[in-house]
Amino acid sequence: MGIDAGFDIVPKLTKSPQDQASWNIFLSKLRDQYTSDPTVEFKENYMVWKKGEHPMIPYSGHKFLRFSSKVSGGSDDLWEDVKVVIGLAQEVFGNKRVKVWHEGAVEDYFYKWPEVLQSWKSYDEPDVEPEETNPLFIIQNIPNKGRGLVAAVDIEPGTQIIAEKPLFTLSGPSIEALEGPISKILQTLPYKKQDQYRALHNNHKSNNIPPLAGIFKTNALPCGCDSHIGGIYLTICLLNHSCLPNAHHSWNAKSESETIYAVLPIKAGEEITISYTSENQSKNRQKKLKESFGFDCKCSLCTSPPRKIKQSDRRRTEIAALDKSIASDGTIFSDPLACLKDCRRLIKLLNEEYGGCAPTLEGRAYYDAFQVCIAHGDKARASIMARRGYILRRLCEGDGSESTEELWRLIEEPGQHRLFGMSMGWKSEVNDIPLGLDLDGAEKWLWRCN
Ligand SMILES: C[S@@+](CC[C@H](N)C(=O)[O-])C[C@H]1O[C@@H](n2cnc3c(N)ncnc32)[C@H](O)[C@@H]1O
Repeated sequence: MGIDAGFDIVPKLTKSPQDQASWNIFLSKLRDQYTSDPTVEFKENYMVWKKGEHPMIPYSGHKFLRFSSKVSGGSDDLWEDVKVVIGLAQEVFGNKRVKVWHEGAVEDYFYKWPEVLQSWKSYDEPDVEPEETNPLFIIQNIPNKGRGLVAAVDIEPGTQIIAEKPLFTLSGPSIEALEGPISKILQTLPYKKQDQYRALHNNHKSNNIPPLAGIFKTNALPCGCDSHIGGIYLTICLLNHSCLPNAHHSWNAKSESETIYAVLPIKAGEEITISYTSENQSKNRQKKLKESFGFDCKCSLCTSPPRKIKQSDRRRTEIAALDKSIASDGTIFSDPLACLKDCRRLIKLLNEEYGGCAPTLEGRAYYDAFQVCIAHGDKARASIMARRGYILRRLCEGDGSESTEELWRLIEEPGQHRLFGMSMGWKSEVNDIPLGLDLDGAEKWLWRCN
């Protein structure tokens, strides 16, 4: 006999980068606390207290439901340990999510015992995703670039080349501070994955950055545009850079994976590339790539004749200026026709510069044009602009991304946008589209060029 006590985490942790990152911080605090405690053993997949009822903490947070033990009836000292673990869990997950319970008190546990016992059983099973081979590419050495991905077949624009879950995700106050947490995370992974992580490129060997953190800095991709959490991918991190990339990478929050889509036709045997930087001037780009990734870019743009590089720089300067100015200074209301003209010019420049491979920038220009139209009540043109933006987004992110879903909604119901009705000077309904226009006439109507 005796009294059980412990805590449940509610809701259950998922495999999301946020939950994984928090769980890794919790594990790291536990390691700091118990590394030199002989009563706590670090097994392959979980840590276990060798007293009381041998409570365990798994290295995979999504398996966890409960930490508990008998805390009276012979094992009183374990209550102290349970309290320490509860305190650390509360520091990371907060008091609300960490449901503390004690059979001697009113507060009861949350999960039913059969599901808890099932979860404890699963701690022993290693958390390994099955290895997959992808028929679209092979990994091979690329002259002067290290490893890279090369198309194994012809790939059409809009094809999803890979969707990969992170090996782990992490964030921290500084890159140096990540060395310890990464080392602890690696200890929780199978040896093969640890080796694969250590074999990723480290561009910071000669700096003062410790080795594991250097690898992280060289390879981590943000889990979302504005996210401070970086994710490591054993395949996607092998993609090399081009200033004229043929593929696009983005984080898909729903599937919690990083996706790569082809944005240009890629021939079998051709290298698949993404862009590492948004710098537009060739000199700044080169400088950024050298400083952050330690290489002199030798992509098709950087190795073209100076005249072509100058022309590209001029175009990219104008693209950046238009992208920044459109709809940012009130002209959307004071001079909407000028705004539409700028959007059209921006789209033309993007097509010239990238040959149809800048879907995110072009999609943004169509979204700006959408906003100009809907701010003046013109649902017909707004719907078409949203449709064009949607097609571009879908090309580089697929159907399931947040932005494609949002654009899809706006095609059907442009009036749902927050800017709708600020003015009704261009009022129209979605179906108010003139019939019988040729292509040129339809474009002129769309951009109000008459
Ligand atoms: C994220 S890793 C890409 C995979 C890497 N090639 C490897 O073997 O692990 C980034 C590193 O790849 C190399 N790299 C990527 N793009 C390159 C390019 N366009 N030219 C030369 N080296 C490149 C650089 O060494 C860079 O620091």
